[in-house]
Amino acid sequence: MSSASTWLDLPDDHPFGLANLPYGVFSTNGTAPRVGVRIGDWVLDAGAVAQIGKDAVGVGDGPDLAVAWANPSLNPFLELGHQAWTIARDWLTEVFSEAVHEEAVRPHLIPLGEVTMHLPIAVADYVDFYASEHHATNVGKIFRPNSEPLTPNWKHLPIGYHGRSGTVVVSGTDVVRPSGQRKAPADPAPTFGPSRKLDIEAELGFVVGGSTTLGASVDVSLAAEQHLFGVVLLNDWSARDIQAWEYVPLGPFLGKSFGTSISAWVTPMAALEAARSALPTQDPLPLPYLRGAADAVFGLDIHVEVEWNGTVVSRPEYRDMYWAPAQMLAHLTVNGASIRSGDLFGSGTISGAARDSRGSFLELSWNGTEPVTMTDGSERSFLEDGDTVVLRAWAPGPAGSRIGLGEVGGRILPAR
Ligand SMILES: O=C(O)/C=C/C(=O)CC(=O)CC(=O)O
Ligand SMILES: [Ca+2]
Ligand SMILES: [Mg+2]
Repeated sequence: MSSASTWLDLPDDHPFGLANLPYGVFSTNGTAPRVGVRIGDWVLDAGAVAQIGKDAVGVGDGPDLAVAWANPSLNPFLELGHQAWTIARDWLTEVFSEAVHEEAVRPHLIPLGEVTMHLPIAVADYVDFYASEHHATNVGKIFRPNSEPLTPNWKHLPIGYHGRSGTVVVSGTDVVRPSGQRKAPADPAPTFGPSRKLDIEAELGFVVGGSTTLGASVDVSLAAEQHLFGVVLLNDWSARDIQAWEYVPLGPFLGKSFGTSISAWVTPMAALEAARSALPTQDPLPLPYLRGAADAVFGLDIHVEVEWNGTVVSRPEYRDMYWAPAQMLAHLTVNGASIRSGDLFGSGTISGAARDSRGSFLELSWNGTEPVTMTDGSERSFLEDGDTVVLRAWAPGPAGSRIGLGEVGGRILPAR
């Protein structure tokens, strides 16, 4: 369904038009958080409309969306599975397209400015990958100057680690500067204190729906169609001084677990069909369990923008990523690890070849040796207390339209 017009007064080129319809969890002064769908600068109380409209607006015998959407997270809706997601999207498209529904639906549209947005999913397991060749190469050069930048496994498997799901927060949540052990190579011993190299990582987060049983794997050719529900913008805040000292040999730990921010709106994969892109050539060819046809193993043409205290300092391009989301999910389950609705995996930092497309300040400032110049002339390498970072993104939609991915923002508070 790609009917471009709606009875709502909405310009055709609105980034939150009929072709987008992202899901989130909202409340209005004191009411219970529940699922909402964004259209234009409105939020539809989706469950309320599904309830009154069970017959009138035609959701009839399908999945009980009214019940699923009455919850304070998207998880019950995710658990209904990919066929229900399609039914829901077709139904929402009809509700907003056909003038006959206007009278029933309009009372359940709330201006965006009047809602509080909440974390959209109860995050089950959180995994973070490392899928950008440019990022991995840059970090390798900075952290391991005497080794090959890409480790020997990098082009054979999407490297990842399990993160801390309980500290994933919604856009707008302040982040307290973490304290921990810091030791630069030249320091004789570690010291304890607030991180002096607090950083960001601009990533996409993939929201997983449906579940598998222990021992089963998700086939790479079915991963996107059956289990990738949608996409959030994700900022994997990273304390580089803590990380550089602690990560050998088990990987990131306290340098990243203090907080990860995601956007309030989850863009359905169905809204990103026009944004699918070919992957860069994978050479060497990955093992068979990571191979699939182009309609299953694809990249995404998503344009990201990193704004630091009001200055846009970088514009990473997601289509530059080496590994496909379907390959990441297939790899994450190839050992028989099960998945659950509400699982979240990060793509890894999105960095391109050019300096102004790097997705972390570690890379942009080359570990503090090449500071970034802000529009007011000041220089920055890492985050200072009170700094604000906002990631934004958009993707091409049908017929020249744009799909807005919303934003994820956060401000740094001083260490406790
Ligand atoms: O190469 C390393 O030792 C560490 C790299 C990271 O910090 C990156 C990480 O979190 C994965 C990513 O965002 O690409
Ligand atoms: Ca990361
Ligand atoms: Mg983090």
